[in-house]
Amino acid sequence: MPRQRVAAPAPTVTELVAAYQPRDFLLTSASGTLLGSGALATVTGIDELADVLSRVGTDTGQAAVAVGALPFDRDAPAHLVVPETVRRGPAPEPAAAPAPRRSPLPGAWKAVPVPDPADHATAVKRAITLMTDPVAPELRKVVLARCLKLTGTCAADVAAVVANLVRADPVGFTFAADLPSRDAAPRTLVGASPELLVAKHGRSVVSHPLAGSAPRHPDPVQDREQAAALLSSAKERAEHAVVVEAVAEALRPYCRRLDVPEEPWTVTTATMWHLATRITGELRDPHTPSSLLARALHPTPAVCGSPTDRAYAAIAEIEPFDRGFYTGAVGYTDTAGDGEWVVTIRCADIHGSTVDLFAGGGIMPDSDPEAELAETTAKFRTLLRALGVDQTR
Ligand SMILES: C=C(O[C@H]1C=CC=C(C(=O)O)[C@@H]1O)C(=O)O
Repeated sequence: MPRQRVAAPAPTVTELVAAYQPRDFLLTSASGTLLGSGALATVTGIDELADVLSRVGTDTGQAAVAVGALPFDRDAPAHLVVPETVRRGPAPEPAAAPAPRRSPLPGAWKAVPVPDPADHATAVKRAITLMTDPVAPELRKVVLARCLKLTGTCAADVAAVVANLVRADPVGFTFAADLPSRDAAPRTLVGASPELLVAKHGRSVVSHPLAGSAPRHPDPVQDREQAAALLSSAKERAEHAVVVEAVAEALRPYCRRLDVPEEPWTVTTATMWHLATRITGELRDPHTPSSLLARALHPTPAVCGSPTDRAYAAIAEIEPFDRGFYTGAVGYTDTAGDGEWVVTIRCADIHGSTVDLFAGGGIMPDSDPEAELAETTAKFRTLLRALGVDQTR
């Protein structure tokens, strides 16, 4: 039986972040930090993963862990790894955050938005036309994204991006997941997501979907006004409700109890406000793997739309790029099925000197195309700041 090494826990998150190297897997969350290195096995599907993981032991007798990334397209291959070594540590705390490393993308770089910002506004109008079509009225919501392609003169320093993200948003889920690469250079999905797709421990299951957004304001009074306006906006609440409904529906068959709060609340990142609902439940079967729950939930209308198939088709028609692992999920699961999966938003796909940033937003029939464009611009800031890059649109 292959053996996974369980290293002694790190005393601080700073130590684990400093130990991170390209090709490793790192995830920080309020429940702790996990670093996985090396690969005992790599698979492309969740069923295959359960099979492989069941044959792995650890040198300490603890449950073995698998980590990895699921793409947006449910039919595309996932990238799931049973690491050789796993090391855990505490959750990030603001005071314990690693010191900033300022220049992950040094020298000159060029930025190409895909599509052009004006064309994103046109894409939003197209989605609204589809949603208001009297002949096919069933499409309720579509999430449309855009990509910002940065090219530098030398390879981006992924470890520095990770350290900067943890520092900027210690309460978020900072992640770095190795992806299949076209050449010898590592390819990494790096981000700081505010959205928990699913966490499962024993019988307990939690999902914390987000939808409905407003940018942060530097002035504290105006910042609070932004949050209050978000919480009282009928359009944003309707956009949020579609997601809560779908998450509850997907979890219900697995649960003997499910609590779905009636009212959303607001959560913040360093750059955005969001409407959020914390859904909690008790599983019928405590051995249900967290990866299976992630697959059952994905893609929620926070990243795709509703109904899923119609929204997926609209995205395929309108978006001029392949999302890859953006709006998928990253996370881990262990042999007991316990684990955590976060939605891969506020992230970049980094491959050598190429950095593809992604940002999207939920489009409703009453969306304003210019406001939707501005929302994606604000969402890019999480990664742009971590990269030390100044780009306004
Ligand atoms: C698709 C993204 O955000 C989703 C998550 C939170 C709020 C969202 C919104 O308000 O549109 C999106 O549904 C993204 O950041 O790229």
